[in-house]
Amino acid sequence: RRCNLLACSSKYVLSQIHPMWQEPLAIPGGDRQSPIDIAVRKSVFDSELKPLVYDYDPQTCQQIWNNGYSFLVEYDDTTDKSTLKGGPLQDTFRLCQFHFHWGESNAWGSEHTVDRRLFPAELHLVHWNADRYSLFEEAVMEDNGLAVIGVFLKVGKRHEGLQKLVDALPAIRHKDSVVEFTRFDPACLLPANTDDYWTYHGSLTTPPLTESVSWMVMKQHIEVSHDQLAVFRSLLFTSAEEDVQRSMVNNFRVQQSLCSRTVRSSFS
Ligand SMILES: NS(=O)(=O)/N=C1/NCCS1
Ligand SMILES: [Zn+2]
Repeated sequence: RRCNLLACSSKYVLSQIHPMWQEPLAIPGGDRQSPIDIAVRKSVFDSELKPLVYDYDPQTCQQIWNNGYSFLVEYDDTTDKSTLKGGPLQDTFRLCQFHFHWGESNAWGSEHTVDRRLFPAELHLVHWNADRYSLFEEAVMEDNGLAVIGVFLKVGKRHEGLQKLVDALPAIRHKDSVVEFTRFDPACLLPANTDDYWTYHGSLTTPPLTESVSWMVMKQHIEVSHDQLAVFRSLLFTSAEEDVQRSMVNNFRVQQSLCSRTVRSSFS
């Protein structure tokens, strides 16, 4: 464990490399865990894969909160107003939330990698299968229950659409803090090209780690500024009451074995 004591106001803020939670040694029978490295030359082009069809209503955006792992922007998923279909999906999936994973430096932070290439951060847009299930909590337990879009972030020009979200982060610095957050269109965080992606069957990368996810990882990344990413790192894993505050950084899971899985690509 490397602990750098960073003096920060009256409390010490610890920046330390540590697993975000005590990982179970292995998920019983876990042969489709996430995240993974995407070995491009081993992926298989599938001409049957269709373009993703997303239709998000910004009016369904409700709140932004710090859950102690990341910060989540949550959407009203009681109707089919914000949906994802197409791609490898057979059903219509409802957007319930999006969140990010990032590092303490720009050298790492993403959960997935492409030919072992790390990105400074990764966005996850989480959807559940509303054709087959009534609630996210139900779908999360089923092997065709969830669909998560992964988008890599690179440091470059400022992302204008992200700034509204960045400006809300100081209000949710501590774990379990929540503020109202409305009229945010998550489509603004998708890359221009959403037709090119890799897809595979995997799991959630934070508890409950269930093997219920159809992953679609975008080939094209988005760009955010160094300063915008620095605000992500100003968040804390810890609640306001705790004596020792820990910076919310390195909130990514260690990579998992591909086992017998094949990653398919929607592009050749
Ligand atoms: N990072 S992730 O999206 O795979 N994990 C999750 N756990 C609970 C809802 S989303
Ligand atoms: Zn995630």
